[in-house]
Amino acid sequence: MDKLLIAGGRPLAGEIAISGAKNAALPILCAALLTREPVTFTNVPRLNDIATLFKLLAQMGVKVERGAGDEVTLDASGLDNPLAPYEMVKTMRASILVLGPLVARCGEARVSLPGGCAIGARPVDQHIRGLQAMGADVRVEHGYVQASVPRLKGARLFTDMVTVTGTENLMMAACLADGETVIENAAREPEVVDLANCLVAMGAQISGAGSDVIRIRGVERLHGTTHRIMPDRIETGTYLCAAAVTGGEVRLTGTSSCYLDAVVDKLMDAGCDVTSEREAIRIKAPARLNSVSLRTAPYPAFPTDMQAQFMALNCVAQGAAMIRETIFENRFMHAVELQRLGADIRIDGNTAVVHGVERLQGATVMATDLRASASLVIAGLVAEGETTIERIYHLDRGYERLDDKLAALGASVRRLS
Ligand SMILES: CC(=O)N[C@H]1[C@@H](OP(=O)(O)OP(=O)(O)OC[C@H]2O[C@@H](n3ccc(=O)[nH]c3=O)[C@H](O)[C@@H]2O)O[C@H](CO)[C@@H](O)[C@@H]1O
Ligand SMILES: C=C(OP(=O)(O)O)C(=O)O
Repeated sequence: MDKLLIAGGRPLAGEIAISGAKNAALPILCAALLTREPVTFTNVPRLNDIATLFKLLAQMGVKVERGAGDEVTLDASGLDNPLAPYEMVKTMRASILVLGPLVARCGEARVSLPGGCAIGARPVDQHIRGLQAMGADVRVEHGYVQASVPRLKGARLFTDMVTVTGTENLMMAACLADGETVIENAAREPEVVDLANCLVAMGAQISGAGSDVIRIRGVERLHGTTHRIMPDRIETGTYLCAAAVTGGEVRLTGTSSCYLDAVVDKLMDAGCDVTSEREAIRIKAPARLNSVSLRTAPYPAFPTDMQAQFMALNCVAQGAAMIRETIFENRFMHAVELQRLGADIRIDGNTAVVHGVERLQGATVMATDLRASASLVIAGLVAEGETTIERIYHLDRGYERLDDKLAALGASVRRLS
């Protein structure tokens, strides 16, 4: 199993390009299921999650063609097997995103429950309830969500909590439904907006994406288009934290601070100088950061996907910080591993109190989930001596060429196979 070896203590410097967003690409690639015409996507990140999704789509009868560079064309004209088997779904929760498009296009779907994961139980009851409200017969049997309906009907949907993939699944399903669907309490994440933009380019009638009420007027069919995936705001935020913690100076291209206000504000509170350009962000960090408290919440508030990275940052900052996680019930797994590096963290329920220490010390640690792994990388970059991070397959799910990008910024990072 691959490991990452990091020799800490080098300030990051230089420029790297940010990849397309995993969390936008996953739903947007699933949108290709909604049409018989080929859809071409650019800025598609080369990630294990994306490769898993391609395998899943291919076994349904979708033709997947990798073009030059970051371009991919999906042709779902031969879609004949609306099934997502457990073996392909178990490593990636986002595979539930095929459910809405399959029911809408084929009138039936059999999708394995994605299962619990390290950060929480993550049920999909809201996805199911939404489809039922649109007239589908949906049952969970033998670990599979089984859905059928001659044609979905537009409905007024209200989710119990803000759910990102829930909003995306229901929005995709509603595109081919009979009549108007209104999703209230919708997620406002930029990835939802990117998906809506792609669907509109495919002929869907959607308004309100980016607000908490999305209206979709169903159409008979969608058509092909070309869509560029938005930049990955979480990858961007992760490299900003890595630069910040090492006292570095870095420019990130192909991205924008407009998706990252809450994160940039916290970095400025920590003492960093962050400058926004049209399609780039520059950060210059002080020798030592100030600690920053935060509370995660749905967009536009501070993202849960950046909580672990900020915990790492607070481990070596001046002062104490309080971190409250309000989205997932088990998203502090990185704290124990950070403690192995010498961090002073106390956890009480969904709150972590971090007292900054002068220095962390390299050790062997274990990655437990995607962003937890990123926090260990950040801590390793600033720890004295060598840090070995095991189980980095989590990182490969969501960070394109992380080791190469860090090396390009001057970090000492080696992958051991
Ligand atoms: C592929 C993707 O885009 N993943 C992101 C997406 O995950 P994902 O869409 O899975 O997260 P949700 O927004 O759905 O989850 C929010 C909360 O609602 C709960 N919930 C959700 C749906 C449901 O049917 N029932 C239910 O109880 C979840 O357990 C969680 O506690 O948004 C999360 C929150 O910003 C991010 O951390 C993930 O990176
Ligand atoms: C939790 C995440 O992803 P997923 O929903 O794909 O597990 C993430 O991107 O941090």
